[in-house]
This record gives sequence, structure tokens and C-alpha cells, in this order.
Amino acid sequence: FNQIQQQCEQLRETLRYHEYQYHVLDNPIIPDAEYDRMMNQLKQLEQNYPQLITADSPTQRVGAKPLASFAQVRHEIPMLSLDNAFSDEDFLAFVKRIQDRINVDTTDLTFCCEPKLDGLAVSILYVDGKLVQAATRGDGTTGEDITLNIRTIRNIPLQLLTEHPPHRLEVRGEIFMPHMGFEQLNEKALAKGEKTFANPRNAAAGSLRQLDPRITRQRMLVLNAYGIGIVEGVSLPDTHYARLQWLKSIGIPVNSEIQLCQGVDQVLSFYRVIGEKRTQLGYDIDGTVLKINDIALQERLGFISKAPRWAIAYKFPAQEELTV
Ligand SMILES: NC(=O)n1nc(-c2ccco2)nc1N
Repeated sequence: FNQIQQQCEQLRETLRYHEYQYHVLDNPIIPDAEYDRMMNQLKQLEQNYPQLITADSPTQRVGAKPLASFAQVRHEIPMLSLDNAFSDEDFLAFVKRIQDRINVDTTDLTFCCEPKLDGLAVSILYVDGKLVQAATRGDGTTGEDITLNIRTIRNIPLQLLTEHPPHRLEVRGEIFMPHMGFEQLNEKALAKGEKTFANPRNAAAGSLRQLDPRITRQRMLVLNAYGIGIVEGVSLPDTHYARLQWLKSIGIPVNSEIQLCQGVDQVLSFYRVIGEKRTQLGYDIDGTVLKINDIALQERLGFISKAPRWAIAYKFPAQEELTV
């Protein structure tokens, strides 16, 4: 019996490794058929010996039945939205505001420059290396618990790829639907006389707000991480770029277009280059996100609460949107 158990564990390790090579490094080292064969072998063993099934086994991606509704999740660290720039002048004004607060020369400022993915912001919590909860951004303070749907997304690891996982790690990122998945979904919807989605962002949102994970599982969704929220039990690198590389090293997918830029001229050239690449990426972006790379500087600059202190929105409960 424990010989079977060892066989299951061995298969799980191997499958996690190949998922990492394929989804995170974009560098599969075995053919898909070989991966599928091992996955089917593990499914067969777990079917014959259900007591051997573990929650983080690579086979455990699909919830059994639909939820009645989504639970609410309160973000311990608020998920704030970004201020916008619409011209070089706006960006330069942003840099000037930074200079006014901390006297530093613009050529000395290092920015981590990222494509702005046009999907849905999510928060994914790993406890002792295991995926335990995922939530939408919602209003920044409270989101919906979409754990079961997030577990169906193939490039999101159910377990971090490290011997010494942090006690708690909250990964923040964007879930988006590549153009290929969007076209495939709308073709199927048309063929079945169902409603089609206007754009990949709506399709991603609709797919994540599905109460039935079996439907979410059929949608081509991708995570790209762009930050960290809660972190306990590990000391992180002191720059944003190095933190993203660390996330990648433990199995979390990070966008391959992200670059470090030194000074405003390099940042503006990144903005133009990504603008030219935009139609070839295979997924929608609606700009770039330009971040001060040094964490100590980020903390000194802090956040501006965009909400006015003199007004409040008293909202009705969210109405369940039509789910596909
Ligand atoms: N949407 C997107 O691609 N984002 N969003 C952020 C972000 C939002 C708040 C802090 O960082 N970063 C990237 N790349």
C-alpha cells in the first residue's frame, strides 16, 4: 500500500515540476502526451485508492458541484487601484511629485515597468505553501471568494515549488483570457446560440464569477502575478523586480515583458516599445504600469487615499450578475 502511496507522491512531484516548466518558464521538457499519460496514471491510482487523495494533488483542480453563492472575503491589506497618466507630461508630473517628496534625481530613479494586463485583479493566499483561498479585488476592501474557480486555472500552482514555503504568502495578480481562448469561447457560444462576450476582459470576469467551477475549468484563463500582499515567515528581496523573480522561482507565473528602466527616458521608451508590441502579444493590455522599484522608497511614498474625506457611497448589496 505505501508502495502505491510513494508512487502517487512521485507522480505528483513530477507533474508539478513539468507544470512549472510549461506554465512558468514557458519551456516544456516533455511532450504533452507524456504529461497527460502521467496525469491519467495518477488519476487512476487515486480512483483505486481514494484514501490516498490529497487536496493539493495536481488532479484536484475541479470542484464537484456549483456553489449557491460566493462568500465574501475581507482583504487584510486593501487592494488599491492605480492613478492614471494619459501623456508623457502626466508621467513626468508623477515623477516630479515623487521628487518633491524625496529629493532624488530622475536619472537615479529605477522603475519596474510592466504591461497593464486587461483582466481581473485577484488575491491568492498560500498557507505553508498550499493554495487555501482566492478572492476578487471587489471594492478593494471586500471581494468574492473564488477559490474553487481559481483552482481550475492550470498555470496557478496548488502548491508552491519550494522546500521552505513562507507561513503565509498573498500573491496579487491579474487573471486574463488570451485572444485564442476568447475566440474559442465565442465560437462555441455562437454555435450553441448562447450569448457571446464583448471582449476578453468581460469573458474573464464572467468565467471567474461562475458558480460552477466545471464551467470555469473549460475557459482558457491565465494568471500573471504583479505583487505581494500579506507575507509572513520569509524575508523578501528589497526591490519589486527581485520579488517578482522570487515569485517566479517558487512557481508563480510572471509576465515576460516586465523590465527594469533607469530614469524617465528609458521608461518612456518602454512605454512606446510595448505600445508597438501590443497587437502581437496575444492578450489585451490597456497600457503599462510603472512602479518605483526600490521597496524602501515605495514605503516612504505610501498611498494617497483617492476617496474624498467629506463624502461616502452608501451602496445596496451587489445584485448577482447574469452568469453565463
Ligand atoms: N493590471 C496589471 O497588469 N497590473 N496592475 C498592477 C498593480 C495594481 C496595483 C499595484 O500594481 N500591476 C500590474 N502589472
